[in-house]
Amino acid sequence: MHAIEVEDLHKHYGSERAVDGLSFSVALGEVFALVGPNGAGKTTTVEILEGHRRRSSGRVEVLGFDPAVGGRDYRERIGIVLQEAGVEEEFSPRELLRLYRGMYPRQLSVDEVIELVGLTDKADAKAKTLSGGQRRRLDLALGLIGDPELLFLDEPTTGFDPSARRKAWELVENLRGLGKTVLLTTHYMDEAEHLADRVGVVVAGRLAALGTPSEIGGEARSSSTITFRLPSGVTASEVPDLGATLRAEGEDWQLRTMDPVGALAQLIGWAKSRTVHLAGLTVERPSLEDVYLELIERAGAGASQPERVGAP
Ligand SMILES: Nc1ncnc2c1ncn2[C@@H]1O[C@H](COP(=O)(O)OP(=O)(O)OP(=O)(O)O)[C@@H](O)[C@H]1O
Repeated sequence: MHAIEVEDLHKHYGSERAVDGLSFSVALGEVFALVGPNGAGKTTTVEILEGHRRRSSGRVEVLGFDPAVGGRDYRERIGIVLQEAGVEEEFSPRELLRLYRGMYPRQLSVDEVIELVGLTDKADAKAKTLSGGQRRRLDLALGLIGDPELLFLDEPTTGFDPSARRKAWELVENLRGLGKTVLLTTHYMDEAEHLADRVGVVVAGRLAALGTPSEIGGEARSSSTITFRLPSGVTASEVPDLGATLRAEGEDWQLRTMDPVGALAQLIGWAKSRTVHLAGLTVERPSLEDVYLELIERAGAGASQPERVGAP
């Protein structure tokens, strides 16, 4: 059984098509990331899955429920961490967790959750005195207290410092270890790459790509970029044919190739024979972020077919 199934989902606000025919599924125990530019329709999609917004059309099933009519039975089985959750400012994390815990039939212990999100030092401080990052951890803690089978995390690490982000990542990995299903949205491609089994790239309410982080981008990600600088007095026309066009990039020269070993062997052989010093020589594969930026540019330019790789 899939944890989440979405088929041809649409959500219109008047003439605006916020979600425009989205289809994807998330397996039980999978960590799935939805990424996409501002306004792409991620939050709308997640809120429909949570049961907080009505869809215009399409089929949605989450843990066997239609979220639109799942009611309390459904809500007890999911955990939700919103972008901006309002909490009672005068209460401490420990008090809030005790309060929320009572609403769920299945529960984790308050101390366990406080420890899990790293809020031990602030467990008894009033919520209004917490920093932005500490608040997000409190939001996470409140999403976890009902021991959900499926957790929705909307931009879980926005505003976190680098070490808090790493801790949040560990937390998501722990959740995966416990067999929980996680659907997260993020603007950080390194986060999607690090955490997600699969990533869906949403652009203008449609899927522009779907697959594992290494599958996304396909061929583009198997290519490498070789960068080097030539000493003064040596021109690019003297460099032998490396199987790809050399492009000037500031003072550097670059080429993109599917055969970096062959191209490097040629380049280095030539440089040695001519005793040419190649300053700043690097070989890089495009990151998920590079591929993502290319994808959204292409999708924005009107490409309509999603790049679909891996399992549906
Ligand atoms: N209640 C609403 N009424 C009208 N339009 C809305 C409403 N909620 C969202 N929209 C519009 O729907 C589109 C999708 O918004 P959504 O919040 O789902 O995007 P997002 O991908 O989550 O963006 P972000 O990354 O900025 O959080 C946007 O153009 C937004 O203006």
